[in-house]
Amino acid sequence: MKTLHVDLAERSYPIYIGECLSHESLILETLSHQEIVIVTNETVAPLYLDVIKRPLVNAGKKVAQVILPDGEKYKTLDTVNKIFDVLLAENFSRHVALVALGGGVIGDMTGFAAAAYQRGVDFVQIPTTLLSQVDSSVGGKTGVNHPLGKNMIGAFKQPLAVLIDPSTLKTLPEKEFSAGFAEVIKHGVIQSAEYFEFLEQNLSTIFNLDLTVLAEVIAGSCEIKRKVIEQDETEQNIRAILNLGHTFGHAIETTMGYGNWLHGQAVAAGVIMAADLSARLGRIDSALVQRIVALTQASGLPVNCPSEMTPDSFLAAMYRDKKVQSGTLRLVLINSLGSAEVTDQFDSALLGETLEHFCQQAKAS
Ligand SMILES: NC(=O)c1ccc[n+]([C@@H]2O[C@H](COP(=O)([O-])OP(=O)(O)OC[C@H]3O[C@@H](n4cnc5c(N)ncnc54)[C@H](O)[C@@H]3O)[C@@H](O)[C@H]2O)c1
Ligand SMILES: O=C(O)C(=O)C[C@@H](O)[C@H](O)[C@H](O)COP(=O)(O)O
Ligand SMILES: [Zn+2]
Repeated sequence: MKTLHVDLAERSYPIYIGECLSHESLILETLSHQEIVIVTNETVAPLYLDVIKRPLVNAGKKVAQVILPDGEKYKTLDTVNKIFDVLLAENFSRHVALVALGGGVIGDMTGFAAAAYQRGVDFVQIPTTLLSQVDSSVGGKTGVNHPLGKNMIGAFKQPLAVLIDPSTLKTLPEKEFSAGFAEVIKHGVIQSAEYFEFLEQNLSTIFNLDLTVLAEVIAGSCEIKRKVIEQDETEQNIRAILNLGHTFGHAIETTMGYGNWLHGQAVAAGVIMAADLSARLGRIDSALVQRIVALTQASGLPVNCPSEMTPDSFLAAMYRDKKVQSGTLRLVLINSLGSAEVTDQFDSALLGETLEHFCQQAKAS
């Protein structure tokens, strides 16, 4: 078992990476609460609910479960309300701990419910997708989508602990594994050339689900994210680099309708668009863009936007991005492999060229 520590003063917490699901004493130590509500969905429940619930019930705790519908289109206030319905109907107090068992959609909604129920209760993340293990379970961003924008309603709420069991990835569909890998590539691009090279060199072992190398990838990404959020928990500045590709990606997800493009797929295309713009601005050379494209393609991810997108549909959604300040668009751009920054210092005509290029290319292909 590998343990990382996220140091955020009184909101600090451990990230355990290893055989967490079969580690009953770890589950019981982490969830020392007398009242527990496990939130999951209809796909994950038959796979992993019992293994978490059984030791808690056997220990004599009051345990309830909320099984939500599966999908990004259900990441809404209405769905979060279903968690509140159970908490209230079954009289759970402010000493309850919520457990997010599932991917990023479950984690984001459960964390938001934990931030709001009786003005804040504990929650523990047990992420079961690659994306949630390398990214969404760490850092405390929680929330839901609005028809006009991704994650527009939410709160910062750090978990009490994150329990990552890489063996859960054995049941994950390959398309979802690839989607999670988009955030892994992003971590290399923004913070570590060495990590990016490790991914290039070990790609087939990673996609063969070798558990040792998967644990290394998960630890590598969590470590990169940990270092960023310890400097800037609520995204006042540096944390925005974790948003590389997301201004484009969220525009794709919102415009296409939530769930039609997976978050990770949209981020993959968005990172390539951000790289293209960075090259047009002279920040990086085209060889680096090609290197990122090659790793993204080899990971089964899109390197183009959907053919339905237009420069205008991109811009309409991009101007609603959370990084916009006083009507000014701010984007994460790449300076070199392993270095990125958020800035409003770019020629908007070159952004227009990037958008035109990708929209035309998508229509032609
Ligand atoms: N809070 C953050 O910092 C953060 C970071 C990145 C992404 N996100 C959010 O995370 C969401 C995407 O998360 P995701 O990619 O995990 O998608 P997801 O939660 O929809 O899960 C993907 C699919 O895999 C299924 N699944 C989960 N675990 C499984 C398993 N072990 N075996 C088989 N099937 C399994 C799910 O039921 C779902 O159908 C988006 O809403 C995105 O905005 C949040
Ligand atoms: O943790 C962060 O900070 C991130 O930006 C990670 C992203 O991968 C994630 O998709 C996040 O939810 C996006 O945040 P948002 O503030 O743009 O909604
Ligand atoms: Zn993301």
